[in-house]
Amino acid sequence: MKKIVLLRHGESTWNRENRFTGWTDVDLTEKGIAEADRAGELLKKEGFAFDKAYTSYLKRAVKTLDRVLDKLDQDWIPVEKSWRLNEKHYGMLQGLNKSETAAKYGDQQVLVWRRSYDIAPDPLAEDDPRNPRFDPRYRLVPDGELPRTESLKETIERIMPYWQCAIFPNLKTADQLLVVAHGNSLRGIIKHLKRISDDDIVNLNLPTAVPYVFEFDDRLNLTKDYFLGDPEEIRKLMEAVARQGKKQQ
Ligand SMILES: O=C(O)[C@H](O)COP(=O)(O)O
Repeated sequence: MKKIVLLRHGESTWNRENRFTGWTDVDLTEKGIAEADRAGELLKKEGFAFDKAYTSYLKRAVKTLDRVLDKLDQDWIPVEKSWRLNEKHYGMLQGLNKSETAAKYGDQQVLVWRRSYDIAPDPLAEDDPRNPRFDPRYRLVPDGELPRTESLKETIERIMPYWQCAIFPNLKTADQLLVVAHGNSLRGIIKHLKRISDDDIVNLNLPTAVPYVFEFDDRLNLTKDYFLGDPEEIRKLMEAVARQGKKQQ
C-alpha cells in the first residue's frame, strides 16, 4: 500500500502571536519544535519509512521536517524544497493580528479572507519591501508567477504543477512520501485529493504538526485518509485554529 503523509509545520512565532504569516519567514517556537518532535515520534511508532520528503522555502516547514527526520533516524532521505509549497500569500494582511483584524472588519470578513475559496486579501504594493520580487530566494521564479496576495484557488493553481509533475508521480515507484508544508497550502492539496467542494473547504482547519495520512491502492486511487493521534484532541486543536480568526469576547 502506498502512503503520502501531509504535515503542517509546528507552532511558529507568529502563530503564537496570532498574526497572519503567509510568505513571512518566521521561525518555530520552543513549543513548535516540541510539536515537530512529537510528530516524528508518532510516525516512528507507526513504523513509517519515507522514500522522499518535500517542503517549502519557509524555515518553519524546513525545520519541522528536519526534526521529524531526526526522530525517525531518516535524515539521509532525499529532500526537495519548492517555493510552490509555500503558504498561501496573505497580501496586506501579513503581520496583522487575526483577532484585532476581526474586531476591525468583523469575524465574517476575516473568515472570507482566511477560508473562502476564491477571495484574496488586498495585494502588497509593487514597491513594498515584503514583495517576493525583492527576495533573492525567488530570483529564479519568473516575476509573473510570484504572488502579491492569493486566494486558496490561486494557491492551488501554483501548487498543482509541482504536485502533478514532481510529487504524486513518484508514488509509482516510492511507497511512502512526506510533505511538510503549511495550513493553507496543505488545505489546497487535501481539497484536490478528497475532491472537497469550494463551499465545504471553508470548514477545514489544520492543526500544527499533526500527521495526516493518505493511503492509495496500486493504481494510485485514494482509499483512506486519517490523522495520527487522539481524535478528540485533534478536534479541539482544529476548533482552536478556527477561533484564531474571531474577535476576542
Ligand atoms: O499564514 C498564516 O497565518 C498561517 O500559516 C495560517 O493561517 P490561517 O489559519 O489564518 O489561514
